[in-house]
Amino acid sequence: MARVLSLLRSQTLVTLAGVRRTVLCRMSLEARAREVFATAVEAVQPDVVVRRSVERKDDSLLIDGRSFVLRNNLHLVGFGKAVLGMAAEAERIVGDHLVNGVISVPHGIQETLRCHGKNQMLLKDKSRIKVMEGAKHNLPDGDAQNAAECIKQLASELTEQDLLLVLISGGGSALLPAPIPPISLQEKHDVTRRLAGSGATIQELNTVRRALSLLKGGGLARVAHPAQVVALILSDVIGDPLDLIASGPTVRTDVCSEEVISILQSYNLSDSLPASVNEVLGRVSPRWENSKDDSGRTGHVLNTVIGSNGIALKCAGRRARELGFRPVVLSLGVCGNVKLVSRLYGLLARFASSRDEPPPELAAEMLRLGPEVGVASWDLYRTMQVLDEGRKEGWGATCLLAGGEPTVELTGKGRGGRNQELALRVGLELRGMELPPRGPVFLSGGTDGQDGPTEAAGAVTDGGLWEEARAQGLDIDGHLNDNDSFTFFSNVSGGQRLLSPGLTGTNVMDVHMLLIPSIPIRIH
Ligand SMILES: Nc1ncnc2c1ncn2[C@@H]1O[C@H](COP(=O)(O)OP(=O)(O)OP(=O)(O)O)[C@@H](O)[C@H]1O
Ligand SMILES: O=C(O)[C@H](O)CO
Repeated sequence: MARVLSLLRSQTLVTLAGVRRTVLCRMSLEARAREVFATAVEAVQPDVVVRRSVERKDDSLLIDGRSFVLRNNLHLVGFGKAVLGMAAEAERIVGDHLVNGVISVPHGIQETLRCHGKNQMLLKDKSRIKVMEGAKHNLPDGDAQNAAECIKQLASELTEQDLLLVLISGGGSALLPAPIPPISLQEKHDVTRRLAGSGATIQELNTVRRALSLLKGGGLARVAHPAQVVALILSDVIGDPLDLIASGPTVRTDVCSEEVISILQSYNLSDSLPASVNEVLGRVSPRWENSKDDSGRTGHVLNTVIGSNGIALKCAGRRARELGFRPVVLSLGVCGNVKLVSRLYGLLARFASSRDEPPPELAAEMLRLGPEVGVASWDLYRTMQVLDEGRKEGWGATCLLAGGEPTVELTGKGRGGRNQELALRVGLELRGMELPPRGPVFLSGGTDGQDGPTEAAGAVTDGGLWEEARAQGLDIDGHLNDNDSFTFFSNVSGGQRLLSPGLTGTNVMDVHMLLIPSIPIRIH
């Protein structure tokens, strides 16, 4: 009897495995790419990361190995795309110990989260936290400036009995604008917009932002002194550098005017700066020099990273495996010009899809390009080795994952974002390769759900993009030259290739994914 049962069970398992394989085969590569992306985003939901890192034990909070006493002394501020959900969870954890709070979050986020049924990311009706929406299209505006003022006010009223919980996530720089007088918001915004448009990295951009702002570069921690400050940070910068995420409002950083001027010079902006900016940069004493407080140096400030791109890719890889792929993480630090990045993905797709040993020039070009876009040679060797083994042993499909934040040099006037422009360029690189289901699919998406100032997060492409656009009378080169990737993808095949999850409520940079179908072994 036991043998019969065990036989039946194994037959059922075989049948289930067969059904699963059939279901997976029917699910297109594109659908699976979208599913893996959704999992990456799900893994870094703000409420999840706060729950994971903040423990309440009676009247204490345990964070990063330290304990903080709660006695109705907790105040909360926050700024960033993921902060609403972080605040909702933090309020659930600390309960009545929360005295008051102010958060600065993206315009329309409450409505979007409500529409998507993400109620766990919304504050309760009688919340003690005031929500201020601003920075439409991720650009600092008057609303965000008002929110920054309220946050500054709250922080400035604290005493040494108080505990200030600071929730920080990507997009925080635009949501906490407090230009140093006499710089106006418009002037500061113009400088940063021109820098971003010239292809400056987030490191360069935020070094300049810190120098022109009252609250960035440790300014907020300084205002909150002598209160204890605990910052929970959801990282959206490669390598998770505390001083750069949201321009580091709780991380004491001395401003070096020479460094700022040299960045502005390298993008030919130093000759056209407003007089107010020159005046602030020309001031002799650095911000911290005459300050009596010692915040940030004496344990008054704890900064801790609670979520990152690495965590998102790890969970994405797990989902990819369930969906029938062998996951390989290429790098967490892809950066640099999207033109070069797209070339690298094109080469990787050719390398991975090649039935025979790929020509050595292919590997040589990848190894030359990799370091230029933040991918270490070692990571490329490791990835090529895995892909090679797959070719020789006839392994199944591969899901190549990477994270980071490339840049676009804006020369046109169109609408787009770095993910859509990258996907468009990779689509061109894949031109001539087999179409799915036998050819590769590429996805690029911003985990915040908003790519540049557009409603899309990114796009999905393959080797058929060029032909498809041509057949529909669309001029790819024209759109590319005008940085008009959003218009392009909105028009091609009725926008089907766009990735549009809506604002996701989180933000850990971008996810790139190359799905490579299995290559049958060649029988000699
Ligand atoms: N028309 C366009 N085409 C391509 N890229 C664009 C376009 N307009 C803006 N961008 C790019 O979009 C980026 C800004 O968008 P986005 O808000 O997604 O990124 P971010 O400022 O890095 O914010 P976060 O880190 O919060 O995602 C800049 O890198 C900018 O160069
Ligand atoms: O807000 C910012 O400065 C960017 O999102 C990087 O954190």
